Amino acid sequence: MLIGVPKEIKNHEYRIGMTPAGVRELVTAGHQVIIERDGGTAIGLTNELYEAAGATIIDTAEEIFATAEMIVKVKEPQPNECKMLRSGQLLFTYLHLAPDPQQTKLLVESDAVAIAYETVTDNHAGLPLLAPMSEVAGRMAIQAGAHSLEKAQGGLGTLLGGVPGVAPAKVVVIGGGVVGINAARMAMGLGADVTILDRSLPRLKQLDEIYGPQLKTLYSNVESIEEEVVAADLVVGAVLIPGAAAPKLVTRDHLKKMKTGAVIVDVAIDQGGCFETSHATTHQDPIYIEEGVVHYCVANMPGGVARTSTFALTNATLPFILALANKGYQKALSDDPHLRNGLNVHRGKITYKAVADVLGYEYQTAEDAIR
Ligand SMILES: NC(=O)C1=CN([C@@H]2O[C@H](COP(=O)(O)OP(=O)(O)OC[C@H]3O[C@@H](n4cnc5c(N)ncnc54)[C@H](O)[C@@H]3O)[C@@H](O)[C@H]2O)C=CC1
Ligand SMILES: CC(=O)C(=O)O
Ligand SMILES: [Mg+2]
Repeated sequence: MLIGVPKEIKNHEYRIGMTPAGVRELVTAGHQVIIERDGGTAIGLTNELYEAAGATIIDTAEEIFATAEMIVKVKEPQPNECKMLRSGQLLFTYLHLAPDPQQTKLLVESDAVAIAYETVTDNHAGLPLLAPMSEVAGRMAIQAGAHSLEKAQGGLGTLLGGVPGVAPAKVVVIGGGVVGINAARMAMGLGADVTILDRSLPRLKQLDEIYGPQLKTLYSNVESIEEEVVAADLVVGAVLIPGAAAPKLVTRDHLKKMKTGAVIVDVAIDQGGCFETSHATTHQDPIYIEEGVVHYCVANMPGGVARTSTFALTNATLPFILALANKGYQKALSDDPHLRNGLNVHRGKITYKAVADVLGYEYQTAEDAIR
């Protein structure tokens, strides 16, 4: 198969969909890989390294989209990338369609086959292609939150860990999945007072068993969220209903009751965000203030540590890329129900129910689509 990897074009996005090691695996398996010139240069993955691994360097994204059978990316295709997709072409990347009607429409119109990293599943009720970036974003959420708490950013002027004689900051994490636990771990490591909320009792039990009394766990409901958020210095939004738009758990009214200078980091922003007042921001301009509360809502946080993130992401994606290349998408999806759960758009039809429901499209099952 001819596999094409364009350079990412989202704001300050320096990740790339494949490393030279990935190229080598695919070439060894008999495939051809084309990489856009300087696609990985910003993180030290030079054109020379890709060529040495067996890739061909191509000057423009246009040439890659015009020839490759499968496009492998990191971020959701931007409008001009959607327009370059061809009928029947395979796209494997993050999509986050539920909060993005424009991208969804363009993908439907493209007649391409789009598999989303974030809805591929595994045997342990996990999301193996989201998890590595959730680990990164969860850990970064505390760095970003700590920085935003500084006065120069509009924050309270509070040090997360406090100092002897001064209490630490109160960190509240809503959602105890992969983002949530990584955020909690970092915040506990810095000495903050950390509470995590989830609506899964088994998950809360597991977190309690792992972290003991240093981590407070709370069942998530309207009341506990309100009480915790109002008292918090830093709130991290980390909930997910796979494939669906994030529930708006924290309202503008809650914000009015929060401390002026408190900070929210809405990691769930890529699924639309779990704070009513969130809107997506960029690494270039990551924060804004509403109701006196500093909002950090970068939708591609891992792009900020693009080198770590590229290796973490591609470790997870490569086995699936190999399966798609070796078998073709129809057989690969038919053999592997977990990869099939990644199919969001197939030749003009929406094949992920939560996306079809929220955006008002007719739904076709992935099984029917590939039959
Ligand atoms: N902004 C960014 O750059 C990035 C964003 N993300 C996003 O972060 C979000 C979280 O991802 P993961 O941690 O991997 O998901 P996950 O599935 O591991 O965890 C989500 C957790 O939310 C909980 N939850 C659902 N509804 C809840 C409610 N009403 N109250 C409390 N908890 C609730 C679930 O029980 C689950 O434990 C996703 O939207 C993901 O796309 C992930 C990576 C990067
Ligand atoms: C998961 C995601 O949206 C990201 O890594 O940018
Ligand atoms: Mg994102």
